[in-house]
Amino acid sequence: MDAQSSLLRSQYTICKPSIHNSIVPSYLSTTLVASSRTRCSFAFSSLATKTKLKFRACVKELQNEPVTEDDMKSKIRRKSLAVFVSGGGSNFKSLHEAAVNGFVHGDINVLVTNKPDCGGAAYARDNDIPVILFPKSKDGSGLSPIDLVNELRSYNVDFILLAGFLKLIPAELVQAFPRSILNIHPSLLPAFGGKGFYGTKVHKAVISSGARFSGPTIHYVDEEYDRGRILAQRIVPVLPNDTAEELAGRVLHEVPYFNLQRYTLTGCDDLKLLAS
Ligand SMILES: Nc1nc2c(c(=O)[nH]1)N[C@@H](CN(C=O)c1ccc(C(=O)N[C@@H](CCC(=O)O)C(=O)O)cc1)CN2
Ligand SMILES: NCC(=O)N[C@@H]1O[C@H](COP(=O)([O-])[O-])[C@@H](O)[C@H]1O
Repeated sequence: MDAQSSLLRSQYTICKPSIHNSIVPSYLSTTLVASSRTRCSFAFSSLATKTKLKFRACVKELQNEPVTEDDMKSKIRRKSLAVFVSGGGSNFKSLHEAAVNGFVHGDINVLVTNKPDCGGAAYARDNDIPVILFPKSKDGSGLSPIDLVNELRSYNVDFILLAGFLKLIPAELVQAFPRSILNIHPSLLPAFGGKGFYGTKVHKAVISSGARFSGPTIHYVDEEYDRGRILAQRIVPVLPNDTAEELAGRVLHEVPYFNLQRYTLTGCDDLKLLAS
């Protein structure tokens, strides 16, 4: 299933664990507006042009219609995105397809990895996306945190997505890109998160715990592993006799439904992402 059809099919995304599912009609509810800090912010403020455009974009996006360039005109600049990977880049590839298909209002302008020979880096090179090595490796190659910040600034990066990146993001980067770094974690945080919880280790822990449900979490990145504010989660069943690989595939399948448009277009609760 290509990114476009999978993004169109998304029906229910539970943004920020709360009683308000983001089912389309509810987006108008005053209660949702009250708790909409991490959704398309319906700031009925005096910023008429941006709010009108944003509201129109949110309505179309929440109705699972592609938000076309026409909708956004020149008022909303396409975001410059950086993606961080350490492995095959499964999430990175689906994000790249979504960006190419116009379902993410941005362009992936640079890939960062600690494994220059990984599948994600190979995909980036095949698609003419520059690859940066971080952090510094034993042989001295790779960038320091400050050099990485400067390099990302040279690409005018607005938004960073961690897609299977397995190293701690340093405080210098978190402070340089406030509320602009997102991570996709393959469990329902705060459960099964933190140091040591990555890749299939997460799914093995979920299965051995006897949990009946799991699913991906998208959250802001702060200085600690998996402790940043949760923006959205998707729920999948854990089936009897599930292997870690089967559960991983079911969880990964939900990731394209996150409508990343919402985070790259309407900027959650931060107008700066809408800066023209
Ligand atoms: N400052 C932050 N950095 C990172 C976060 C974060 O939330 N804040 N998320 C991780 C991604 N992640 C889970 O989603 C995660 C990745 C890796 C680990 C981990 O324990 N790593 C091992 C090293 C593994 C290796 O080198 O192969 C470790 O640190 O010992 C936990 C969670 C990305 N960065
Ligand atoms: N804690 C972070 C973590 O475990 N992330 C997980 O790594 C996988 C990406 O791997 P890939 O890039 O090799 O496809 C994804 O399933 C993602 O949820």
